[in-house]
Amino acid sequence: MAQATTPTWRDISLDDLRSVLQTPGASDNKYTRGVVLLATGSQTYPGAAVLSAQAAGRAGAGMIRYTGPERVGRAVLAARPEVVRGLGRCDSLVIGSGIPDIREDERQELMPKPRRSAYPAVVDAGALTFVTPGLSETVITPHAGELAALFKRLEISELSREDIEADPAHAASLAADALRCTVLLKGAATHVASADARFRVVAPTSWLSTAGTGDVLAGLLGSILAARHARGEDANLALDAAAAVWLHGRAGWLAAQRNAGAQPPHAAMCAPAEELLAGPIGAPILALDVAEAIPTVIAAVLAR
Ligand SMILES: NC(=O)C1=CN([C@@H]2O[C@H](COP(=O)(O)OP(=O)(O)OC[C@H]3O[C@@H](n4cnc5c(N)ncnc54)[C@H](O)[C@@H]3O)[C@@H](O)[C@H]2O)[C@@H](O)CC1
Ligand SMILES: Nc1ncnc2c1ncn2[C@@H]1O[C@H](COP(=O)(O)OP(=O)(O)O)[C@@H](O)[C@H]1O
Repeated sequence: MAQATTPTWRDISLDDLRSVLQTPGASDNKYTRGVVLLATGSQTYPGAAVLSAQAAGRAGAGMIRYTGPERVGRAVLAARPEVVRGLGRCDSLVIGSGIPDIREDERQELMPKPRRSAYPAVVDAGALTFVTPGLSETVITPHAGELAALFKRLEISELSREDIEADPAHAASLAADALRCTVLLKGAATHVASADARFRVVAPTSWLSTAGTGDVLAGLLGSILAARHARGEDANLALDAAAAVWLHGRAGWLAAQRNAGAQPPHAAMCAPAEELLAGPIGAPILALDVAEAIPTVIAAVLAR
């Protein structure tokens, strides 16, 4: 029997990104563009729901649904009146961002199951405490601290947060193999690993290391997954996850440049990360600045 080969790490290309991001056409409507269901935010962290909704919307979702506590739902609607409250037809689920203990919000029944799900899911933050091996159509999005806790709970490995930060490629591969789902391990270089793909995406700015940018990434990824699902295409979770990380990094870079008073041209946004890291430093950003910069980065990728 042929031995399965381990995929090699690679960066995502502009051609990859253009295959992920599709321009809407005359026959599109809000449903064909993809509906994202957000089960994010809690009484403790209502802001995470707002951030994930802003990002999902700015990344081009046809519609965003929100399910969660009344007070959080009101905050989401105040920021994004386009959002629809309650459950309904959807093409992706984002769950866990801003929910330290998901039981607090009794939304664990939404968690993907170890069977073929009807739509893909982004499992973040508090929802990681419910992850078990074999979740279908799932991208988990831990940082090193959360992955260490997950390894310990499931007795996969004794790697500490520091061990994971020292060798994130190994940790992401180990997690993807043991959990049989797509793993997006966040950091200055984010590693995406699945059964048949490996992507390493370097952030072009470290101003991204600020509270809430992970919630923005979760919403952005939910939008990309929903679009592919709504188009009726087979899932390509690792590619979509790597595309979301790339767009998120560039949106952070663009926001940092804007906050420094610069208006970089489209072409600059597509330069290699190493070039951007060596260029103008930029200025501090907030998570919402990252969400607001997403459309311009998408325009830069799609520019003819
Ligand atoms: N505005 C909001 O509502 C925000 C809500 N947030 C939510 O706050 C909750 C707790 O988030 P945290 O993960 O910060 O939890 P903690 O601050 O409790 O951190 C948990 C552990 O992970 C470590 N850690 C935190 N961030 C790390 C990183 N990027 N890389 C490696 N290790 C890291 C910490 O040192 C700690 O040991 C989550 O549900 C999250 O979604 C945050 O996203 C911040 C913004
Ligand atoms: N030093 C860094 N340089 C570049 N990007 C970073 C750095 N630290 C964190 N990030 C990125 O910022 C985001 C932080 O997400 P996360 O840790 O979930 O924070 P939060 O829970 O506050 O949203 C991730 O996308 C991560 O890749």
